Amino acid sequence: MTVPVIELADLGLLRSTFPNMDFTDAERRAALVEACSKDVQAAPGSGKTTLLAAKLLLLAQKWPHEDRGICVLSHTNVARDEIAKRLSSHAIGARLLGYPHFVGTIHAFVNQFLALPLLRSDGESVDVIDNDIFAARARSLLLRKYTLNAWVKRNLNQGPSAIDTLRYEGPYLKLGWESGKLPGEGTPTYSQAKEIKDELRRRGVFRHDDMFAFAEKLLQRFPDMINRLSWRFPLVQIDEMQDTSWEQEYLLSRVFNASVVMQRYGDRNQRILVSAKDADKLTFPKVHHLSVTTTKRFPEAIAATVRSVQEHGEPVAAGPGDGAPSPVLMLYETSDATRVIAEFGKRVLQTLPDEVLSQGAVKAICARKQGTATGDAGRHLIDYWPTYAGVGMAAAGEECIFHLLADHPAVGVSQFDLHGRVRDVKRAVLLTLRRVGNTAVADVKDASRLFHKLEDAGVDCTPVRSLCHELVIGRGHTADQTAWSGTLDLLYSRLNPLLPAGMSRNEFGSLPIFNVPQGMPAGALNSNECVVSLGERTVCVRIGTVASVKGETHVATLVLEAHGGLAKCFDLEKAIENISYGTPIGPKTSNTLKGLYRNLYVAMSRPTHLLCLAMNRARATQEQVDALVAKGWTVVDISAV
Ligand SMILES: Nc1ncnc2c1ncn2[C@@H]1O[C@H](COP(=O)(O)OP(=O)(O)OP(=O)(O)O)[C@@H](O)[C@H]1O
Repeated sequence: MTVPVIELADLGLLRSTFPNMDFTDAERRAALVEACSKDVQAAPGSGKTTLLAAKLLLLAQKWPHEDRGICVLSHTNVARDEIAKRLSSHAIGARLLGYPHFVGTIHAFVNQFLALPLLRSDGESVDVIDNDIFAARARSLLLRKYTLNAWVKRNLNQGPSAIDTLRYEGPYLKLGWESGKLPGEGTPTYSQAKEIKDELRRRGVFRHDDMFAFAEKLLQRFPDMINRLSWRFPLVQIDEMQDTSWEQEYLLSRVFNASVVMQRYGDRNQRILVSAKDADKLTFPKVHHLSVTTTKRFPEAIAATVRSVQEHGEPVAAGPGDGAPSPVLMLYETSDATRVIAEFGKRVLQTLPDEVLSQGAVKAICARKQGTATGDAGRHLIDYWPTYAGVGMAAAGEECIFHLLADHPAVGVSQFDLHGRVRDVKRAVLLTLRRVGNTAVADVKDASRLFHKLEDAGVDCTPVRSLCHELVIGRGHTADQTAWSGTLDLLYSRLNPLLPAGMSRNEFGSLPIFNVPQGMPAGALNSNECVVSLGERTVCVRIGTVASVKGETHVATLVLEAHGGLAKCFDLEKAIENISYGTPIGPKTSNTLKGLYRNLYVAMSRPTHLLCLAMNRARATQEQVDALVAKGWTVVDISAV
């Protein structure tokens, strides 16, 4: 027996390990006992990660091998941490968190087992693997590539994104790009783009995609890797499968041979992070997949709305919660768009008691952060919240210490990746020391080797360690000008022995690496919140994009209308027709419009209690409004309030 078989009798263990969870329905049981390669298509809020963690626990109890393990892959660190948290709460489950098992993201797997071993054995070093940093540095190099730069200027609608997304493809590391377009191979323009890519490779700056190409190269050089990895991991479980790109899927299908049992969990209706390129090749979910159709998150009033923007598969079935408030449509005049979020906060306070509010976050979300669409307000988040701040970078693509040290948006909201926080803080310290020319770290690319290198150079690391500790566990380092200045004081004092002799606090603080990124004033992260009071009560509405709340559960969610650039229309303006009259998404709907529907599907399936939509009054007809009221919706015109 290579992979243990789970019997129905084994499921009893789950009652004690997951006391508040229910796995008694036929759909979840079928997924738990499935022993062959199989896909599980599951509704939003159905508890995919919980189901996977429960299955892993059952498998761990019967796992017979000491040197062969289960490979658990997710798409995001948040999902990985969630799985790890569930497993670590049980002694048997915790065994899966170490050798011979692997629990991590697909990227981490590819890096650890394929790409980085190849790069290291070829004597190449990796400084950073980050798409944004790559893009900024590529743009900065572009300025000195005159032919290419001139071409980009002439073809602005095709150029920059191709430069930003330059990547290696396939085992021969052919130059490609994720989006946009560049002239063909052999042209001077193409050659200069290749020079940028190769220069950044020399500096150790890569995109995540590149690691897949290096992985391909390894497989080509050592084809036996496939048998070795397939022997090491006879069972592969993949979470969040809908976010896996074709490149990733293709690589995984080649890394593991037919002897491996591969089970994949996801919801194809929530595919919003994957680029459209090669989307038609994706295979999830394969025929004869299992389904989990019941959500555990929201009641029928919300489920009906979610179903009306559902593209594929069996309709989402409602979960618990009778007597939930009816969904709300908020209409606004163009001039009142900036009042919408605060009005939503008031409605939340009027509708939900404190007992409910204490159970989770209240969020206002929009599919688009910003954009160039013309037309009446309601096009993107900035229309509703002009001070909305995204993440930033210093000039010339230099990584930005401000950004690395800013509070993670999940702090105080949901679980977040402490490992990632430690990595960011160490990186901030490494970049600072590099910027001031400290020779001990001149050739350190990977911040995890920071202390090691400093100790090798005879440095007493105690103050640096305590600095990192304070930065990791502290909060609000970038909250406002005073806090940011205090953070620079702390860096200056603790790193002082490692700074050039005589460097003043002023000189230190003026280094470009400490610049506050454009469009991100100190305090920016706090500006993504709208605090609303009504009488004695207060609620904090957190503001973000739909992509940023994927996987989250909220108490109340406001879905803000947005303009879909490529679809050339407003998302709610289209969907309101389906929601009011219950008409399904038409078979002739374009792929770009389907993308807008998927974003709405993710957005509308977040709340447990209150779902609210907001749209410009000019884009909803009276008939649609009447149909919603007839269905029991509450329609409020905030401009009349
Ligand atoms: N088996 C279960 N029994 C009872 N409650 C559950 C179960 N599984 C999950 N839940 C609860 O249902 C809610 C939704 O779960 P979760 O966020 O894990 O769903 P999901 O499938 O990951 O959703 P999404 O696809 O929307 O990200 C959570 O509050 C969770 O605690």
